[in-house]
Amino acid sequence: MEIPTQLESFCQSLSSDILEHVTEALRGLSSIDGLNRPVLRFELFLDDAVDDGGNDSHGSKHDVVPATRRPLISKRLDLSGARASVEELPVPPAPTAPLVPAAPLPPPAPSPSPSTKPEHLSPSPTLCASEPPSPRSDSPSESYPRRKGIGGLRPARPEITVIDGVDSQRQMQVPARSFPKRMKVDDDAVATLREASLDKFIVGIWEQIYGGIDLDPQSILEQWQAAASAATTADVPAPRAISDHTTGHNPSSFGLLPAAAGPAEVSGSFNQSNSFCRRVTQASRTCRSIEVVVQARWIEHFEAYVETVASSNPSLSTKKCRKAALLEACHDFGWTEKDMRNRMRIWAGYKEIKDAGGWAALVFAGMGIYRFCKYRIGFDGESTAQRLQALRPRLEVAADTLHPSWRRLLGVVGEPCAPRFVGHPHDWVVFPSYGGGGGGGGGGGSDEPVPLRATYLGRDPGFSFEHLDESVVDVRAWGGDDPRWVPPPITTAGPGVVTFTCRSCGQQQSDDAKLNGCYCFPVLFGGPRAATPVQVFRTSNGRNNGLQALTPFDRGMAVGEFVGFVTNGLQDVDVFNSSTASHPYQIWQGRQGNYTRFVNHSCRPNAQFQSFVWMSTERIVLVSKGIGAGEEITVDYSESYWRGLDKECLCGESCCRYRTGGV
Ligand SMILES: C[S@@+](CC[C@H](N)C(=O)[O-])C[C@H]1O[C@@H](n2cnc3c(N)ncnc32)[C@H](O)[C@@H]1O
Repeated sequence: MEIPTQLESFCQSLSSDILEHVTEALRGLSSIDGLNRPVLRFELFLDDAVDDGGNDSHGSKHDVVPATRRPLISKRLDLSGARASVEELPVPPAPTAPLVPAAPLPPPAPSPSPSTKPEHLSPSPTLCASEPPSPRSDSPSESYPRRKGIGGLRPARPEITVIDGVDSQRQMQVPARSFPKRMKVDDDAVATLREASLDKFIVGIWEQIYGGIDLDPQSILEQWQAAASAATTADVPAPRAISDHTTGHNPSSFGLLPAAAGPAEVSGSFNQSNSFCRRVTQASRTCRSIEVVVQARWIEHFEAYVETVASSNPSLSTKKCRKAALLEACHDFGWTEKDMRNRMRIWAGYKEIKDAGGWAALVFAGMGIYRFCKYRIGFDGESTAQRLQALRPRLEVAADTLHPSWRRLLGVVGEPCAPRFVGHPHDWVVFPSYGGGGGGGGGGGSDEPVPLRATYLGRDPGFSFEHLDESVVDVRAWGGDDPRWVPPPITTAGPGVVTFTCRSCGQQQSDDAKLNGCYCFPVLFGGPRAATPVQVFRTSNGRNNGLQALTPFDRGMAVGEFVGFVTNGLQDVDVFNSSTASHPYQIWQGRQGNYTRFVNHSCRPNAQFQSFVWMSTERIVLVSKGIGAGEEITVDYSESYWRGLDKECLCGESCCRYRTGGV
């Protein structure tokens, strides 16, 4: 049973690929123009070279296909115009057993709420059922009308059957296009020092927050101690103020001693040195955070002191009062006036950033903040302040939920330590300012984030959403099996040895980073995962929520995996249809899932869903087609989703295909 199943699956993907390439090659051929309805016919036969007298595929005997012979695959691709479609030609029934014996479908999940209202009839733009709605009782029929692909040539996947008799399909699926390719790196390109700019600065903050930096104060204090002892050894002045607060950890237990001599020791000392180097690197980043916090606060003390000097010396001009305070500071710091002024200019920048973007902007600004405040390229007062102000609550949501104890660092300057936002990062819906550019913040305004649940309650009082990292398989539908399982390719590794070879790059896949050689989607598979820099935001035009990129996602890069409840038989709710060679299945995100659940449709999308097999399990990956920082992430839900749906597309694109009144 397995071999024909694999063969069929192979034929499907082969035909999709061939059709796509041939179609590309035929584009613009004048001979097509002469045809009323040009089609490309593609058939695949399994043949016996002996029976036909040894003629190869160019031989005359192959020119006439016996009527009785059944093609393994038969497809016809409509080439007329930009609108193209693929139709499955009916394959004549085989005289013997079919190539793919009908796989017994798992029983559909029983409906806990039989009265579930078809959602397309309600005004709600969201998923409303509190439980998976009732499965379809009718089975797919062969006679259903063929689906038309729009906006590109998309060989249909026969496993994803369009079911007739319902008004709306609401089914998303993987388009049969290839992965968006990553941009080629120009090896000869000369690296140039790019200007610091506000956009870059803001992206830098998001990267720090989402980059897995460890801001656990306990370990920070230890790391500070480590950094202090390392810095002292290197004859660099050690940080003073905070080292007084250390836990009393023995500094001699840290250190980067010379590499050990014997192989046994090398391994141990390498691990030790990894740990030490990581801690010091972390510490210097963290120390940097504490440093900028203290320096921003110092500027406030300075300004307050100037005022005190002025009030106690009313005859002195403000300039003179400032000079007096400055000279006093020079004395205490041991710096020249010039040095002091230079530093104060930079520290004043830190304060401006803190005043507008909040402490989170400062703490997570990373190393770029110094250059940004020193050269002030793109740091133009009013508008910078407005953009940072608009970002402030969004930065706090991310910082509080991803680093719940980061505010304890603010204890150094006497600020409150309790987080403002608790829970999962996507438990909060943020409000971008719609007037502005990249980085997620426009000019002015800083609407407070609202709990995710609150944005659905009006339409669905029972709304709840569980955030998942991995999909959950519906045991009622699939028993103990995972329908996404695909048999691993046969390898020569030896009996009993299972290796997983990537179907895209041909490299070995493993969850063990040492063994893994597949880097198709390194942010998702084969290594440690970091939080993805995206936020759920409130759209401005009636689409409820959407997903916004906080940093750029290069073309070909994974944005995330479409994670949800792996089930079957759902109807009238937004659902993702996919299929392995043996099982069609659905992924439903109505009550469980990840951030990909908030991706809206656009007729000019900047991302697309792709099927990818990781260690013998099919995954649906949201792949970037090139997404800029601050852009909404969108996909094309496809024709099958919109067909018959009582909703208008609000993507706002000039090429919008699902809006009756025009854009
Ligand atoms: C997978 S959800 C996307 C997130 C959704 N906006 C929300 O707030 O939960 C799909 C739903 O979003 C809405 N939607 C997505 N794209 C849309 C578009 N281009 N026009 C109108 N509604 C859209 C529809 O209500 C659809 O049922």
